[in-house]
Amino acid sequence: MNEPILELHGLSKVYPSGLKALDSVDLEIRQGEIFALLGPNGAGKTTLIGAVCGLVRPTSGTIRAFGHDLARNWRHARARIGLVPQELSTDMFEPVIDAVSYSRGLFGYPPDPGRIEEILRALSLWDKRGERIMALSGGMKRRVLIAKALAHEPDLLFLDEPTAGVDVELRKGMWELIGTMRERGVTIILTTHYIEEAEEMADRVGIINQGRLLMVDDKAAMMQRLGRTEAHIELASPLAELPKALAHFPVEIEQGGRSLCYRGGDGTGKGKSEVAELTKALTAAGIDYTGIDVHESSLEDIFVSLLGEEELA
Ligand SMILES: Nc1ncnc2c1ncn2[C@@H]1O[C@H](COP(=O)(O)OP(=O)(O)OP(=O)(O)O)[C@@H](O)[C@H]1O
Repeated sequence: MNEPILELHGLSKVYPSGLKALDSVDLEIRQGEIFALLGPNGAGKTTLIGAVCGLVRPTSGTIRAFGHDLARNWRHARARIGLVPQELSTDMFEPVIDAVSYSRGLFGYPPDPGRIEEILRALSLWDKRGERIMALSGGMKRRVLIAKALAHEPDLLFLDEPTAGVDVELRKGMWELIGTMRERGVTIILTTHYIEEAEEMADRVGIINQGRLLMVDDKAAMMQRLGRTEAHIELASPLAELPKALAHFPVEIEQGGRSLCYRGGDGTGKGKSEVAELTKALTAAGIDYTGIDVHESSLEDIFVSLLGEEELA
């Protein structure tokens, strides 16, 4: 396993208003991975990123990046960290290429027009390089933010909701670009509201709510732990009670006996094969069915159920 590039221990942030935006967060990010931080509005995602990027002062806890304690050795780490914020705040009057080149210089890197061209071409911004940023569409502005962050060749890149408000086609383009960055060895932490984005891109996923990191796991392992298969079987004629032959399946009678509902599996495909077994058992027991609908839960379902559990606790 690659060693951690970023380590957060007991990281908390209480804003002057008294609001606890981060509550004792422990997290290790491995070199070269794509980590997705998923959470609803106000969960603390931007605060977490801000703490690592030096924009938010933590109330307690430690942050180590590249093996150094950030509180003691800030400059060394900062030059290696890139940030794509949620919103464009400056440079609206500047031409695209100037803003991106300036961003490189800001971190003390010598000018490299070839590299800037490469970045702008990869983001389909080369043709727009002379335009003022204010004249670009929303999606293009977001790409300028990414170009600025890439201009100083970060080893660790934060993308705060990189594809919010971006159309589906462009979003897929960005996913590809993020994949290319990973191939170059960049470690990426992204925040997102889009479950399919985490599902598509991430190696690991962390779920955050009200400042607490509820769960961190490999994406596949998370699906395995929490994934569920649901199958609804429409019966040809109603059943008064569950036949003994079906007792060992996780099934219930629903809709006054007109359908059976299976809820089981573990996200590894076990559910589907068990549903197949169930249909065989139905046939063997002489129970006819007219339709079957099988549904695998998505990360979104997992997210909703986790937040539900949290509220109940
Ligand atoms: N400067 C600040 N002063 C006071 N409270 C703040 C400040 N910044 C953020 N908060 C509060 O801290 C909590 C976490 O906010 P944060 O922006 O980190 O959430 P988020 O997960 O990034 O949300 P979103 O998905 O909406 O961007 C919210 O309740 C927010 O209102």
